[in-house]
Amino acid sequence: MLKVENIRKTYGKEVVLDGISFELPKPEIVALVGPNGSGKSTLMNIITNLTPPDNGTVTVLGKPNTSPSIFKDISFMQDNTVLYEYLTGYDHLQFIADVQSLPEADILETSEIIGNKPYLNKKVKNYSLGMKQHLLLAMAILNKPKLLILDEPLNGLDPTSAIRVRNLLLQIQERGTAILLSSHNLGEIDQVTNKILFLKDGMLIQEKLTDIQELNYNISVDNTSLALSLLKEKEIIVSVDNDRLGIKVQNSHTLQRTLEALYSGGVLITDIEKKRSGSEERYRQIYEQKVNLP
Ligand SMILES: Nc1ncnc2c1ncn2[C@@H]1O[C@H](COP(=O)(O)OP(=O)(O)OP(=O)(O)O)[C@@H](O)[C@H]1O
Repeated sequence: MLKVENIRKTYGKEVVLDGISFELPKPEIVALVGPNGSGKSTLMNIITNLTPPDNGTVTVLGKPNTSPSIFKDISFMQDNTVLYEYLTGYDHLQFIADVQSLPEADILETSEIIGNKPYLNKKVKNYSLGMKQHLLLAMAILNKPKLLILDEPLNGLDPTSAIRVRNLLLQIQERGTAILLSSHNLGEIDQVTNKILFLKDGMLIQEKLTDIQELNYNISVDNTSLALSLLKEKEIIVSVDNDRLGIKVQNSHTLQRTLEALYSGGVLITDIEKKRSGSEERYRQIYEQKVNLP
């Protein structure tokens, strides 16, 4: 659905992207992650043919990304600077519907899904950050694209809206759309995908975090040896680190069984700590380097 080959981009002497290659072979969600200024937006702009690369090619649905015929199959949600302050949300959607010959019914259906119908006739200058995000997302999915590129889709959304958007992305993907999204919210990323492209020094580190759905807990107890024998009896796999029990659980049922076994065996639980999610842990390994101060 998307093939990016050997993309290089420089701004003056700055090498922003240095030979980026990756593929989205099927409808799936892939996250693009990296610190501020690492080149995420630049790469998305190149994929969607808004910025020319110095080198390399992008193929969308088997055709070069410069081909006019892919126009209806690809959408790009950019940041809110692309919105016109003095137009309404409806005006923005109607413009896209007109250009792509989409029926008006699609505007209403999309707004229903996104939940921005109540303020569709307000001018964008009166929108909150979250309202602008909703409009941008509605604009991006209006044409039911096969490839959806989203730059920070969850930025500025309250928790309820973020959950709604997350579920929406999963539904869109299930219906056959490949999604490439950038986000700084690693917790949110973990909820929608375990495939992550980390951008570092202009290059990609591609990861499929297999244990992403797995939660790790550290449990502190008053009697470690008793706890270990109780859990062994129940065949619950557990490790010990600094007198704390470390357990990996695939679902809340394992955690409940663990706590029940400890409680009914008379072990006092003094602390439960949920450890970091997979992508957050990996992010720290990749980007956080020790700084030696003089
Ligand atoms: N038009 C431009 N002219 C000059 N430099 C640019 C241009 N666009 C981007 N850059 C530079 O390219 C680098 C990557 O910027 P980019 O916006 O792609 O990063 P980003 O990962 O999307 O950052 P953020 O997470 O802050 O949105 C930055 O150093 C930026 O200054």
